[in-house]
Amino acid sequence: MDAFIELSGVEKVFDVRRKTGFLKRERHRVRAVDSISFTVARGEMVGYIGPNGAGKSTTIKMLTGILTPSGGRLRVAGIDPSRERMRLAHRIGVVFGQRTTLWWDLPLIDSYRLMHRMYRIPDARYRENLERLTELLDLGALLDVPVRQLSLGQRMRGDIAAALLHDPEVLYLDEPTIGLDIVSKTKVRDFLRQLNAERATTVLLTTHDLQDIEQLCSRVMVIDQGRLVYDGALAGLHEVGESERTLVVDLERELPPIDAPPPARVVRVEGPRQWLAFPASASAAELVARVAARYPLVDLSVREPDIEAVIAKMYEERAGRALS
Ligand SMILES: Nc1ncnc2c1ncn2[C@@H]1O[C@H](COP(=O)(O)OP(=O)(O)OP(=O)(O)O)[C@@H](O)[C@H]1O
Repeated sequence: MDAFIELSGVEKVFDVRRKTGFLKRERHRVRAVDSISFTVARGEMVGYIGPNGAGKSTTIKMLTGILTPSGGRLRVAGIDPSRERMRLAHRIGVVFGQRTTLWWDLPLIDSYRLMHRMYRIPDARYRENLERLTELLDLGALLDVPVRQLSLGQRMRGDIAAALLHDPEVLYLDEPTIGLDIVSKTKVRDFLRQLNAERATTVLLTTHDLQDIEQLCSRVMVIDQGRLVYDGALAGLHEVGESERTLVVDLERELPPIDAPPPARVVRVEGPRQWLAFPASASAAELVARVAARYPLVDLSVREPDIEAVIAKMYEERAGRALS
């Protein structure tokens, strides 16, 4: 296996000063990343998930060279990011869903022209990449629009193109679908899948949306309180966490709780709307068919468990096992 990203016992400790009185400050240490080790092969697409404050952004910042690890060994494409940040910059792309790297007041194309020069992208390659990304990300009508006038989904597609103009071998995506509607989410996910399949771009994806992971990543790593607590397939995470999905059903009228086949069960009823929990690893189609055959349905939807819930379940399960 060609390890493209390698972390061995990587740590990041922040010294934080906290105000404890009028003139008193107390120093304490935050271990944001606590002895993390993993490797990612070239061409892999990996989800990197965890609750708020788990240490995801700190890891990504160390991988890009913005932050220097307090300990351990870290290499991306054989490069030590914090020592050779500029050399590495030509080989990586970064997209932060909550922040744009584009120039707010300029038309999209002007940001791309600036990046062309900043990254010293050869002219022919720039033109070719711009053309391909414009087509794949459907940016044709947007190139002359100032970034501040773009919708969130349009801006995100613009940001993804910007991160890929210089043909990076690895792409770090931090919440790339946050706040997007379902159509925009689908466009972004389709594009990432195609990018990975055609160019073998290595992708590390941070998200709170489990569907991003489900649709894109064969492997998921879970970080909590700075430690890697799971590394494997998403299905395995559902099993470890015994997580549940929810089928939300709108009936024609108020009815007693639906008689669902166990382990599915009604967990909430509000007027004609009912919520049924069922194991995330089970098929929704079967449950939907059973309910539809016996009840007058108006509408239904399936809700995925959120990452916090999956991780919480994972801990309950572990604690239960430790006690038994
Ligand atoms: N520059 C900093 N100085 C001090 N503490 C920091 C700094 N950056 C992060 N931390 C702390 O390190 C921990 C990990 O933060 P980090 O931003 O990596 O989490 P995260 O998993 O990305 O969270 P979120 O999902 O909320 O973005 C938190 O306790 C945070 O407060």
